[in-house]
Amino acid sequence: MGIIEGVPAGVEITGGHIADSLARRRLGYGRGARMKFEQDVVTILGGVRHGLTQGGPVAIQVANTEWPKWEQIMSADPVEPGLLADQARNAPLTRPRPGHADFTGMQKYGFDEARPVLERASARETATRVALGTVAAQFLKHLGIELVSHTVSIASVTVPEGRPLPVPGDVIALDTDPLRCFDRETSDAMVAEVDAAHKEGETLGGVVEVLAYGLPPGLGSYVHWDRRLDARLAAALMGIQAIKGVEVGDGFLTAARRGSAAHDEIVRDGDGRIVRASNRAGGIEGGMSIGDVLRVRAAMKPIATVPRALRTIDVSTGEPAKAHHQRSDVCAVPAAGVVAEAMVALVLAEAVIEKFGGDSVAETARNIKGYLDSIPASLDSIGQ
Ligand SMILES: Cc1cc2nc3c(=O)[nH]c(=O)nc-3n(C[C@H](O)[C@H](O)[C@H](O)COP(=O)(O)O)c2cc1C
Ligand SMILES: C=C(O[C@@H]1CC(C(=O)O)=C[C@@H](OP(=O)(O)O)[C@H]1O)C(=O)O
Repeated sequence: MGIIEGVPAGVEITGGHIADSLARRRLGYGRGARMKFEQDVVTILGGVRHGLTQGGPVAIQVANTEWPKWEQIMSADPVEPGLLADQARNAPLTRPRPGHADFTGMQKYGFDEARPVLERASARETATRVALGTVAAQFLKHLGIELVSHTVSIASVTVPEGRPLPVPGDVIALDTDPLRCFDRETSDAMVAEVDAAHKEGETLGGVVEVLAYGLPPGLGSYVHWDRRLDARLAAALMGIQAIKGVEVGDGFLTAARRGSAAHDEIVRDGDGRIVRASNRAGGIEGGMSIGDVLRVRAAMKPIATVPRALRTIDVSTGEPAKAHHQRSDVCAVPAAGVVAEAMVALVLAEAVIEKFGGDSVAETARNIKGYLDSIPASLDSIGQ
């Protein structure tokens, strides 16, 4: 269950929109068995009437068709252990997985097995983020802001430098690619990489990129460190399970460049408009959107539940053991891209509301137009 607060009235959203987004999150070559047999069931509990937001908080429930199998084991009310219908399912998980929350979660909360930790630490929770992110993305779409996410690398297989960036019109093609990769040849190599890892009992990570088109300049802040758009995006992306690094624009590559080759020069185009000669910064300078395409990347570590199980200690005996493994994704990078897109949508929607306000989406749109119209010709980089 998730609640999104602060959405203006008049945003078009239906259960169908949310179900479509959730279906995208389940896609991707390398996802485990669980994605096939369990289904997300969406109910909008409040805040929407006849397909339009009403200005109040929007509450969305994402139920799981597998829940009946877990109802006793994860029951809020006490259940007599002897009365559990499925004893095997309730077996204590005492061989914590390196790379997951299991071991430290047990230490922190005083559990003697990892079940309560892994159920809550699981990226299953990102289904709700995607549901809420869909509302944010619909709001942004009304304002001409559209997001695209794609896979840049799986392990060491990477889209070559200089390939064209996908645009909003490419989303359907991206969603039909097995790895959500925009480069056909690289995608084929990625499939082979996942197959090889699967065969060898390995798991893989990778890098995803989120692009946002149509942003006005000035979202975020150079005044408040915690309101910087880059800081907020980084926190939101790092908050996704297994994300270990975030880059804005050319990120770490920029650190290796000289200043004259690192920034985006301000020039006039053929029509006399003020534009940037490049977009190395990824559309953010001084903690603010600059009105160019926003480009952020997130690096995901390999899945922690490795079939070729890693060494651990069985906490029930104190003896060395192999970490527990039932099933897992070989690679969840394409799904992480969809989650990253949702997180970026939530951050951008919040930044738009912060700057432009509006109780209805029409009011927000008017406020944006008023702001853009007020930018003097000498500073006009958006062709008003
Ligand atoms: C979409 C998605 C799917 C994931 N699937 C799995 C999985 O099947 N098995 C697993 O061990 N970890 C999986 N993870 C990663 C774990 O949730 C993550 O490794 C764990 O939370 C520890 O990572 P952390 O140190 O970044 O929190 C997945 C993550 C995401 C974003
Ligand atoms: C259920 C989802 O992802 C799960 C995320 C996850 C993890 O450890 O994060 C582990 C796997 O679950 P299990 O260990 O029960 O097979 C994934 O299937 C989902 O994305 O809906």
